Amino acid sequence: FVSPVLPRSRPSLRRFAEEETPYELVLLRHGESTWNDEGLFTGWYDCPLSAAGEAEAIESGKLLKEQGYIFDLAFTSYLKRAISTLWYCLTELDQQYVPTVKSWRLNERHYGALQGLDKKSTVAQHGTEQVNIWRRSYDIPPPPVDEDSEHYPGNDMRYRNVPEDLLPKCESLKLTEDRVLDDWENLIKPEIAKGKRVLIAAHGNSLRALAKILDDIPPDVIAKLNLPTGVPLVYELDRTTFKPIKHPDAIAPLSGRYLGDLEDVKARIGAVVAQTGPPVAA
Ligand SMILES: O=C(O)[C@@H](CO)OP(=O)(O)O
Repeated sequence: FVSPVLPRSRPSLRRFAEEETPYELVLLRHGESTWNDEGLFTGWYDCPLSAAGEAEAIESGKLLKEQGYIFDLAFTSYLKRAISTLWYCLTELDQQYVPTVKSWRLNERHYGALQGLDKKSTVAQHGTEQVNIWRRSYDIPPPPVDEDSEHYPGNDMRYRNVPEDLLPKCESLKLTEDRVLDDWENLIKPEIAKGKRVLIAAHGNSLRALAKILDDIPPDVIAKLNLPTGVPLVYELDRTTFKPIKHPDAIAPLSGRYLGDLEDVKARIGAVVAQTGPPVAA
């Protein structure tokens, strides 16, 4: 029997052994979901990954593996597209053992009465400007969902232990940020401060909210930020202030860098924007 030897030559292990080096945090938006593929407003609806999304999730694990990433702790939401993405990614990394915390506060932004509607038909009915306000304005929520709707989290037993006054009927990015901030301050940051290497697999808007918190992005700028599906976004954080250290390859307004081919990343960002309109260059 040969006991497993830690690959001490891996750069990420070396970096973390040195006290003065920044903390590293990896954010991962889930791969394409079936509702992303069908162009439907999703929010808290629990659709699975599409076949393309599964491939993106596996690819994210490959990219992290190539660069020697090792994680001590992972966080994800209560929604299977993020949970499965994390699983595919950790499987590819051969790190399925990594303890994982699931939190409803990392869920996608609740899209209220828009959940399940076709994005392009909604544009045809309400106009691009109104739909852009619902999609990307900072503090204007979409219309609320009725309490008798299947989309009301109070009717979903997975949230039975969450106090009902915390369950949303719709959320702006600002409301999403409030709950993500709660997890960031109380669950995630304290673990990073202990030296744990953390991976967070979550959603387009919950991760936009986290990027806003980390990079202190103003409301008018965050409105233009779209995150690609299934691409690891690596942040380096100052050990004392937790402020991100801008990477030379970062795409503004983010300080973190995407792993992988930047042209492909930009194409995926463009695809997110194009969900409610003609194709747009990122
Ligand atoms: O439908 C959704 O829940 C989100 C993420 O897929 O879409 P959007 O990019 O429109 O905020």
